[in-house]
Amino acid sequence: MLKLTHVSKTFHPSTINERKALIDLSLHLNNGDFVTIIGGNGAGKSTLFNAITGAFLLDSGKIELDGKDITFMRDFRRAREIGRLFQDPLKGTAPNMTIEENLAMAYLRGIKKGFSLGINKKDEKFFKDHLAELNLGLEDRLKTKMGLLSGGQRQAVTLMMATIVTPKLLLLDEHTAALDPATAEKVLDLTQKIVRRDKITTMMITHNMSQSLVCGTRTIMMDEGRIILDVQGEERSQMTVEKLLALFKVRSKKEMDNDRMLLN
Ligand SMILES: Nc1ncnc2c1ncn2[C@@H]1O[C@H](COP(=O)(O)OP(=O)(O)OP(=O)(O)O)[C@@H](O)[C@H]1O
Repeated sequence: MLKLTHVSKTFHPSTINERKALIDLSLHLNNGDFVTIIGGNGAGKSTLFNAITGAFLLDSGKIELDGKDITFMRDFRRAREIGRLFQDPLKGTAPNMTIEENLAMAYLRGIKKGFSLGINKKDEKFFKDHLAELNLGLEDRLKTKMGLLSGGQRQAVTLMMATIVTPKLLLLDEHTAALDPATAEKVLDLTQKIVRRDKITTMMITHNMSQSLVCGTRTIMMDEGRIILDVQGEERSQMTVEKLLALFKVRSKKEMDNDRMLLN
């Protein structure tokens, strides 16, 4: 489904600011995999997502999605098949547009030809039904501007936007980290429900180590641009946070330096 082969990226090469963000990284995801990603500060987790979405071109390596080589595909074309959520609920939606306009934009993303934002009664019902699933009372607020929603409501709508046309791949970049604990749990539950229902291949960066073992089907640990641990199945079900920390220490030859991860 998603295949990264020997992917490397160095920022500001041959300067004092040189930073090897991804080093010869290979990763193969099967259809329906739900991978959680953890790692130290600056390990390359977000850069990995940026490489997949095409924010920059690789120095070397290859990225394939569903059998298609997307290594040189422009980012806006990849966005038709890859959904992404960020930590910041303000990202990814248009605050001055209404909920239904935002949903319409996301829905029409899947349609390749030019489109208008004309929303008819049938669309309205479709959006209402989807919003009702969120259980946040938003189905009666289709004409409300996105900017007026709380962070949690907004993140839930963003999740809906990213999945209203089922993406081939869903990338979640600490998408619940900026929410209060109760709202974060609600958004995470919703995420898992949608991912399971639509069988979406998903990658989720989290700073919560126990969450990384409880959610999803596979856990990857990154350090300094490399994957240093990749567990699933029986091995993963036997894994604990203490074991994860110990493995980090052995494989990276240092203590975990991600404060948010340790505090959690
Ligand atoms: N556009 C860029 N230009 C220069 N350096 C960058 C750029 N993007 C990332 N980096 C650097 O690449 C390294 C990896 O960064 P990245 O954001 O991927 O880490 P991360 O694992 O997501 O970290 P964190 O958990 O702290 O957010 C860091 O040293 C970062 O400073």
